[in-house]
Amino acid sequence: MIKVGVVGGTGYTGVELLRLLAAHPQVDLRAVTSRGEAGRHLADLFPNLRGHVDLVFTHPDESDLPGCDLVFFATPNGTAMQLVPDLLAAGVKVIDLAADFRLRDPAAWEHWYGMPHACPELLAEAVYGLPEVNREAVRGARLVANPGCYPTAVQLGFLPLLEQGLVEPGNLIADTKSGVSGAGRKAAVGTLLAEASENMKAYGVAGHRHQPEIRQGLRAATQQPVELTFVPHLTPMIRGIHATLYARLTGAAADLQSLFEQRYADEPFVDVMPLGAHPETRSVRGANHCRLAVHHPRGGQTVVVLSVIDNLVKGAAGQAVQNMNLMFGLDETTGLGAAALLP
Ligand SMILES: NC(=O)C1=CN([C@@H]2O[C@H](COP(=O)(O)OP(=O)(O)OC[C@H]3O[C@@H](n4cnc5c(N)ncnc54)[C@H](OP(=O)(O)O)[C@@H]3O)[C@@H](O)[C@H]2O)C=CC1
Ligand SMILES: CC(=O)N[C@@H](CCC(=O)OP(=O)(O)O)C(=O)O
Repeated sequence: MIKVGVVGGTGYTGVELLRLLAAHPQVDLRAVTSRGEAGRHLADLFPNLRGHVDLVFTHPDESDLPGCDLVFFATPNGTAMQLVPDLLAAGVKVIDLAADFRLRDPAAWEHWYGMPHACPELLAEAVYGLPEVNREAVRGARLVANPGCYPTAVQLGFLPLLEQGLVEPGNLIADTKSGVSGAGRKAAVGTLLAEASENMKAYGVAGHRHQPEIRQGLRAATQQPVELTFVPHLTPMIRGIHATLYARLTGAAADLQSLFEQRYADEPFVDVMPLGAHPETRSVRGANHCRLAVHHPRGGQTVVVLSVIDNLVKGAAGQAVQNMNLMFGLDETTGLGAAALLP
């Protein structure tokens, strides 16, 4: 059994992680932290966990995190980097659901996240946990940077085209929509029911922190400079990301459907939909799947890829469990077999 701790167990990704870990046959959940709820029983706060998790929230300073084999951080950006060096020194493996270890360049981190990095020496070692790209490196990692939600949906959609050099890397567009849980559980005016329901808006058009993360991943795939216009939108749903991706073909169109099917043929969590499909966010709700469809409208120069994930699952907690399975030599799909919730 893997002794597991979770820092930040009261946030949306933390609670989703607890739901998945509670059902995982190889996990012994030892510690779940919250500063605000320390001393309260998990099931009192989250009745969905009644009968599944028999633990009390503890303060991070008083939790036996060094006694765990693996600690997940489901905390705001800039939290994990303060604690990770000591945990690694104690022999604990770490998966960070936040962005602390995603960008390889500490100057880029400081620019986009507005604070100096606390342990830049660990950035080169951290493995970017997108298993569809870095599976072997994740297996051997002691520190995994779990990708962001938008970056997961966008990279999985663009990768087959860029890896084969079929589209112009300098001319990519990602038009993305997120459910409100993507903004976290903290109180904020923009996520009030009266603000977010019956409404839709773009945000971060001038520059969103997921843009450099996506560019970093796509540049590694194509070995060429990447130009990406990335526009996120807030939509009136709770969970889900829908990414509509546009790319310009460099030459005559190949068989794009076969390309996508072959690229992801052995991937347990990437589903290439039949030709002409329009994947829906509800088809991945609660599941660790990314569903993709590739379109080539009217045989023109533009390829359109549709990519959907659940931001809290393949975009966060599910992908983190997938990475844990790899790091501990388990079948990658262990504990992640559930189909999506409909409707
Ligand atoms: N929501 C999403 O769809 C996704 C989120 N992420 C990332 O995952 C991380 C968590 O997101 P989310 O669950 O939405 O966040 P929330 O704001 O919902 O939850 C944050 C959690 O962290 C704890 N926390 C806050 N500050 C600290 C601190 N200084 N030290 C220890 N614990 C702290 C909070 O509990 P308490 O304050 O009581 O300690 C709470 O449990 C973020 O970095 C986010 O960017 C990644 C992918 C998708
Ligand atoms: C709807 C919404 O607000 N979404 C968040 C993205 C959540 C996420 O994955 O962000 P991290 O990189 O911090 O992990 C945002 O745009 O800031």
